[in-house]
Amino acid sequence: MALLIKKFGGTSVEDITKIKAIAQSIIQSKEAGNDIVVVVSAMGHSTDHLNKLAESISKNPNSRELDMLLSTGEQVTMALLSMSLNEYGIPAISLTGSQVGIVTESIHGKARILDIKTERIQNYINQGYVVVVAGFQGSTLSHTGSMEITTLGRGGSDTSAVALSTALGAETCEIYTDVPGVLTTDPRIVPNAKLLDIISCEEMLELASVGASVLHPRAVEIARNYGIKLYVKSSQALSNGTLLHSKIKPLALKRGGLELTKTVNSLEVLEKQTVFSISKLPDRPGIAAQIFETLSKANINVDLIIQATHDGKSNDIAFTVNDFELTKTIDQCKLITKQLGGEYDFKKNMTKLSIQGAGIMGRPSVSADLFDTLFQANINVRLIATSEIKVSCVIDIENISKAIRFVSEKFKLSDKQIFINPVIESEDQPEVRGIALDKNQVQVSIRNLPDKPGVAASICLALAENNLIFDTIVQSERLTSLKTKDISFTMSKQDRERANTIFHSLTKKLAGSFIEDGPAIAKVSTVGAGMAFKVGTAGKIFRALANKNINIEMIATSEIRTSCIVLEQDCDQAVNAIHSYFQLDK
Ligand SMILES: Nc1ncnc2c1ncn2[C@@H]1O[C@H](COP(=O)(O)OP(=O)(O)O)[C@@H](O)[C@H]1O
Ligand SMILES: N[C@@H](CC(=O)OP(=O)(O)O)C(=O)O
Repeated sequence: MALLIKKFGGTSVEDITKIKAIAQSIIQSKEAGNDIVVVVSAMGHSTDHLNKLAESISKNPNSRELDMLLSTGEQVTMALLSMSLNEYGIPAISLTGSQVGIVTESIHGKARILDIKTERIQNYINQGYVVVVAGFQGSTLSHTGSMEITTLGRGGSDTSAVALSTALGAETCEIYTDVPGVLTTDPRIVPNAKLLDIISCEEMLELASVGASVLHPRAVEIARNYGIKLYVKSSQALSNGTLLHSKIKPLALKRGGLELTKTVNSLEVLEKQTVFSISKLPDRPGIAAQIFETLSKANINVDLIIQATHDGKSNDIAFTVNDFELTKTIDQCKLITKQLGGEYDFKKNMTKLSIQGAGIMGRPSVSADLFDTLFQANINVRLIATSEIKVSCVIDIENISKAIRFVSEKFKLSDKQIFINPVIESEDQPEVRGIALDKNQVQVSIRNLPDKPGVAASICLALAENNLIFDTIVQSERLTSLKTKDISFTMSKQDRERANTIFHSLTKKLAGSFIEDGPAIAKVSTVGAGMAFKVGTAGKIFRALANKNINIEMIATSEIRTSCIVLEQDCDQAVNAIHSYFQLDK
């Protein structure tokens, strides 16, 4: 007999017929001798509907009241499913997040789970009940000591389910949804997207954090941290679905810290890097493809790639290679600038420093803290590239001991968590596992910034202090004649609306700088664990886009992900182009 945690998403409980069908499937599982806890989401799009009701009253509704409202959606489903099970003769009881004892941070709208009290739920399980829990919600004690309802953030029922699995000591958690499992991309964009039997938590975390809504990234993070076997399956058809796996050693569950494990898990240093920058490149489709294909043909393995647009619509591309590739890369850069125009420059003896950890996700203060720490150490940051779970920057090699000392102290990292020139085992993993699309982003540039330590830090700190989440920060290499630099980043559409006052005071402080909003864009992210080991993956991605005449506005990479910012009008075609170029449908 096993304890099974099953989560049914809004699409699987959108009407009574579906709720009854789910009740039947739960009965089969129960009759096979399993103990069952079910986590449910609100019916269909009812959370959107509740949000609209709130909006019709206030543009900026009180966050406590909004949580009171949104949490009702899940309560409707849990009661109906429990009634249905009882009607079929199976004892069932529904519980809200607070009745279960899901304790969260004291934040409305995106609270993290601190603890789950299991006594009540365990009691019901022992008595043979199917326990139906409202996902997406928990409770907290306010500063006056009274109980308040909180919600976990959109899509948060997955997180409720995996957190419950952890607290109850269940081995597996099953997420039931309207697709057969995790697919190579969103089937609404690419109808012949293919089911993945397995995917690593690391890859899924990257995909989920950049738009693959099939799983909540925080659910993946919890499954990885505590070694929960997480399945994504269809609620309509019998199938094995997708299994998420991870090689990391599971953590022990600490009271009060279920979701809040350390923000930064490791510091990685890659020495002997050369930063190449090719500036003043024409801003048209095919440029990035041509550059990285040329480098790939010369068998040069490129690590970080960064592209940002500039005034007058010219592009700069910067990338890092190992110092031993220097001569070879100079030859290729000569060739590239001869063919494409532009100017190249390089700086050897640089070091890439990265902090990594799923706890970085959704916490803009972490990158701000990194840049601020380097600023306190008087270290200038040359290149910056961020993803949701990693922040990398390139600094002069002479600063590295100081940087390691300051950064490890700041994030309380032990020697075991510091990796200098790690040897990555070459694994036989596909270079592209999946593609995600995020349409909820805008692109913002701050131009004409003074090139001195602390500028990136002050921008990130100002945004973080106001809880504005930014990602894909790209600091270009180009120095203008005025010795200024640009920083570009993407942020959610909602956060952009809230950011005006902060931008205004920032540009006032950084004399001469100004904000430039980009055109309507979307972020297309290609993810694959094999990408880190194969030469030329980025070139192929850029070629796939160039073949369809799609221009790339910005590029930012991490080891296993390449994100391209493209015009919103091109985004579906971009996903299709990359999907078929890498034959993901085969
Ligand atoms: N890589 C992917 N694999 C599967 N589905 C995806 C992927 N990326 C995006 N999706 C979308 O996620 C949807 C499921 O998530 P969601 O609508 O939140 O379901 P639920 O209501 O079950 O939580 C699918 O219908 C699909 O359109
Ligand atoms: N109902 C909430 C929580 C949730 O997780 O929903 P779903 O499982 O349908 O993505 C939302 O819509 O955000």
